[in-house]
Amino acid sequence: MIEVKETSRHTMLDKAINRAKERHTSPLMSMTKKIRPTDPLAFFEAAKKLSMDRTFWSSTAEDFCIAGVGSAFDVKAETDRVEQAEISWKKLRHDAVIHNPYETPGTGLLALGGMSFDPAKRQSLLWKNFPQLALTVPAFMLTKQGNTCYLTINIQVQENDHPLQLERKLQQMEAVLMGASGDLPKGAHIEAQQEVAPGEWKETVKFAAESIQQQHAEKIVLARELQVKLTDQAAISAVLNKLIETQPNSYVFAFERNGDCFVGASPERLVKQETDTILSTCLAGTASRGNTKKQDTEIADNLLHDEKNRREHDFVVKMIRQSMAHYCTDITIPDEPVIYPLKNLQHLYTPVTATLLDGYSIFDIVEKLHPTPALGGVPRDESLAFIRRHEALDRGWYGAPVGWLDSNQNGEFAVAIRSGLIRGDQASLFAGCGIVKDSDPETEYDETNIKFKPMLSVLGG
Ligand SMILES: C=C(O[C@H]1C=CC=C(C(=O)O)[C@@H]1O)C(=O)O
Ligand SMILES: [Mg+2]
Repeated sequence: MIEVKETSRHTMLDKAINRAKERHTSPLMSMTKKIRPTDPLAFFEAAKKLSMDRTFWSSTAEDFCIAGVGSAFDVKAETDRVEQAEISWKKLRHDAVIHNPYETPGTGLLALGGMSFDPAKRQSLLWKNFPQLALTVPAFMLTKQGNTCYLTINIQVQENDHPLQLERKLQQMEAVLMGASGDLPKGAHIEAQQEVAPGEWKETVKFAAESIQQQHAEKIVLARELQVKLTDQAAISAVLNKLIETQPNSYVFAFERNGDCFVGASPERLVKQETDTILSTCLAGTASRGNTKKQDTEIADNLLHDEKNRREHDFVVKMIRQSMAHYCTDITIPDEPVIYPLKNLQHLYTPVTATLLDGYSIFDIVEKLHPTPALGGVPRDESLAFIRRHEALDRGWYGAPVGWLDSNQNGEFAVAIRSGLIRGDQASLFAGCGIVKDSDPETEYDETNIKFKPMLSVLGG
């Protein structure tokens, strides 16, 4: 990896082509510049003109957003996926010719993507475009931090490439993306919706609670699917815009692959890395919001003291504490959870801070933490075996880590909940619940109904 101060794109392309010749590889050329304030969603929408898949990540609370267009490189892995992805990412970084004079996390060489919840579960056709793990290095990437915008252009070069030709191609595409008007298309709305086997799901919840009573496990998270038919093709930029507006305490994300798009607004951070500073979150235990301030506070107070929800939550805290100890020191976790309010519901929340030990990476943490008992259960193996056997749906990327990492040891992954897979004018939405020994199927069913709301409402339900 080399860093260059002031330089032109032509020089950088030349360097990359020379490196391709020297090392007999196809390195990435990655170049970042500051640009005028640009609306990431207009940029995202403009990519339609180039017929390229898109990626999107925003952490609204931190006024931070990444919009990616196309793919200069896909880090993909099927078996030993996290380990393989790290090897492939390190090689990519080692060979890359990078020009990024900024320190800002989320600029420069960066990959965004996700992985499936359970690589051992047989993949259904629904998720055919989503590999076990895929991290995309966008061809064009807009990073917005507050009011400052950066454009990163990545291109993979071959030894017989011609810098002038590449330069012209990049210029044309850049002009299309940057010349976008701010208008987003009007979204379609929901024409019909259908819950997938709700009766059977409640039976499975009952069975899970009984298994827990018989001490086969302590907690099992069960999810279900809601299928939606839209009046027209969904406009992903409009969906993202509405998620950002309505879910301010969440990570809003979209990963488009071959036209299918996994979209959501998750409140659950799995891990955030800024060099050696690590943040994680325990989020489990749920209640509705009140209609008045007084009612809302009462519900929050009950949630904080509710034994069943505290149990759901404490499993997560315990597991995250233990897992982090493998790769971190200075692990700080408050003794008691607080309330994390969202538009449609409230959760029990415990933040975690730690320092990453030398020699470890965000890949190690993601690998160790996933799935936390907020999405899998306790013990991990028993709960996963139960889910594999008895849960009717293919979770695909739902419930798994989604996020980004850059080449300067920064990154962030969330747990992909409150989400759905959109395929043209159809969508599959997913929501789950932590089942413990005293879970009641009807109450858990109601909880999943509230968890569908963020996605349903932006789809016009
Ligand atoms: C599995 C989901 O939520 C998890 C995260 C927070 C609270 C949860 C709960 O209270 O059951 C779940 O563990 C989902 O939203 O699909
Ligand atoms: Mg719950």
